[in-house]
Amino acid sequence: MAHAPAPVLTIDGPSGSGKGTISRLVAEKLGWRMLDSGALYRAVGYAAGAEGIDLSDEGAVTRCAQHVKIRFQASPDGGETHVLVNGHDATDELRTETAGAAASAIAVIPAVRQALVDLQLAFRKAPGLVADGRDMGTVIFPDAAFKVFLTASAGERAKRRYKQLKDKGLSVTLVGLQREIEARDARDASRPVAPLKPAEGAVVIDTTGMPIEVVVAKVFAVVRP
Ligand SMILES: Nc1ncnc2c1ncn2[C@@H]1O[C@H](COP(=O)(O)OP(=O)(O)OP(=O)(O)O)[C@@H](O)[C@H]1O
Ligand SMILES: Nc1ccn([C@H]2C[C@H](O)[C@@H](COP(=O)(O)O)O2)c(=O)n1
Repeated sequence: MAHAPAPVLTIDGPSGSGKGTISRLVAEKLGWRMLDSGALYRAVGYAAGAEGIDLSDEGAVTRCAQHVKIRFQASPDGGETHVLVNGHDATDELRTETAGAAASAIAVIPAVRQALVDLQLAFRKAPGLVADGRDMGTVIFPDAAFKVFLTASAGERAKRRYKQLKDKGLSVTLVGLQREIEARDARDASRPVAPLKPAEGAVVIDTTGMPIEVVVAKVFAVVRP
């Protein structure tokens, strides 16, 4: 007898809306796996840069996406998941705004997106999957039973990112971060293929001024009302 596919909760939204944070906490509560699809695009951008590829060279970036080896490694102490790119632990490099901008730039290339599809689908396993990204509910898991779109004002998202990066000891400015976030959102939302937008039927949650635990409760309630 054929098994029903594992249930999926998709969480899409712009940069800094809290997708990663909320996905991790909700996945823990549900006991489900998690897919950070942005890390895949960041890994491709990073690998291409490391190979000296010009990010506007669509053919070369696509070949890189088709061959790059990306591995997620859970931390033994339950901390941050590490991302290995072609065997190199690139976790820290991938979290930078530069890596985010590179990911956004190569993510407009349809063949790059295609190269990452099977990798993402393979994360769908019992007992369930929480998938975070830009096109989880619209393109990768259109049949997901549960769909959420997280958002927040650009000002609030810039403040969150500023605090996050300052806590890591990085030198950033609030104005610069807000400019970068707005530029990335504009590119992600305006590309012709798999643009950032709420999936049909997604529960849209504006998290501006909303504490993390309240967002977690709202998203959890989408799956377990
Ligand atoms: N509701 C919230 N209130 C305050 N801070 C939040 C909230 N949600 C997330 N944060 C903080 O904002 C920062 C960015 O969150 P997170 O990385 O989860 O966003 P994201 O949408 O996954 O971003 P990206 O798409 O760029 O990876 C983190 O430091 C996180 O702790
Ligand atoms: N499903 C996805 C996930 C990510 N991207 C692109 C666009 C983002 O700006 C960039 C980095 O993502 P983040 O790690 O900030 O979530 O990667 C995409 O096109 N589709």
